Amino acid sequence: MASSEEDGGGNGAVEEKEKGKKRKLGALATAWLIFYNVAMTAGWLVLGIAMVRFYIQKGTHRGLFRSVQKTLKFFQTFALLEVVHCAVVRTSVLVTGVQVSSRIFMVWFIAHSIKQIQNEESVILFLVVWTVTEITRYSFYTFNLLNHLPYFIKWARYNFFIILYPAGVAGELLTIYAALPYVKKTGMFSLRLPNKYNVSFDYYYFLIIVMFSYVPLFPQLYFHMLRQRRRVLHGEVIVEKDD
Ligand SMILES: CCCCCCCCCCCCC/C=C/C(=O)SCCNC(=O)CCNC(=O)[C@H](O)C(C)(C)COP(=O)(O)OP(=O)(O)OC[C@H]1O[C@@H](n2cnc3c(N)ncnc32)[C@H](O)[C@@H]1OP(=O)(O)O
Repeated sequence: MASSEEDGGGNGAVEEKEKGKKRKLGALATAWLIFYNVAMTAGWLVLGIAMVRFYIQKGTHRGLFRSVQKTLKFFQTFALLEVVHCAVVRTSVLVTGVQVSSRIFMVWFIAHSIKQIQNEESVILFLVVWTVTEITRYSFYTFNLLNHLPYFIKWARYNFFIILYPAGVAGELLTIYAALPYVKKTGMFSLRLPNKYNVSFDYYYFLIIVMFSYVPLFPQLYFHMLRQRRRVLHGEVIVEKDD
């Protein structure tokens, strides 16, 4: 995911180049992306409102995941389409793939599968962080496609992540860590020898490897976003070489 940067020759030139890129999207692709982004903004807004209402009514975070899980699972799984969108929008398939797969993994293979950890504060942490991130991100894409992007949404899209990304990762890692004892005790998703496939798999150690994989992968995602920030907010021309 290395990147190199060239001198862009001023913001005007960059803006012209960016407009040129946007015009290449066909009418059908634009219509689909507007629909998709509006639906995703609405979905995450519904999720956010449901979380706030739950907390106001119950005065506790216990049971919150359970009450919003259907909405979360639906909209987070729907985000798999973003990997397909890489074919039409100027976005990195590698970065998007890691981002989406880690979220799907957290939702289905951790939070959904290990009921005992659903009331952990760390689950609420990543839920809140994801929700704020996605409302901002999808509304950014929608207004951008409509060529009416309010500056504060652009600013929020490329500034909030500075705090939210590490906070979300902390929530995810703490949740996986909390899941480890249950995984070890139950042996879930594990395959022990001997078996007819002659293959063994230990989900407990797999989770430990996943946790360690954040160490090389997260900085790449974070620096990718910092480069995007410089490109969009400061008009720098950035050439990504990863895909
Ligand atoms: C099997 C187990 C696997 C486990 C793996 C473990 C390892 C995990 C390591 C790290 C895990 C991280 C976990 C993440 C947690 C969180 O999310 S915490 C919450 C905070 N998160 C964020 O802030 C996310 C920030 N990151 C991103 O947004 C991602 O990098 C991104 C989603 C992949 C987007 O990046 P990118 O596409 O490069 O940038 P953009 O600037 O948004 O888009 C570039 C251009 O593409 C256009 N575009 C993209 N999508 C759309 C769309 N849906 N509709 C319309 N247009 C779109 C966008 O407008 C840009 O176009 P231009 O304006 O013309 O440039």
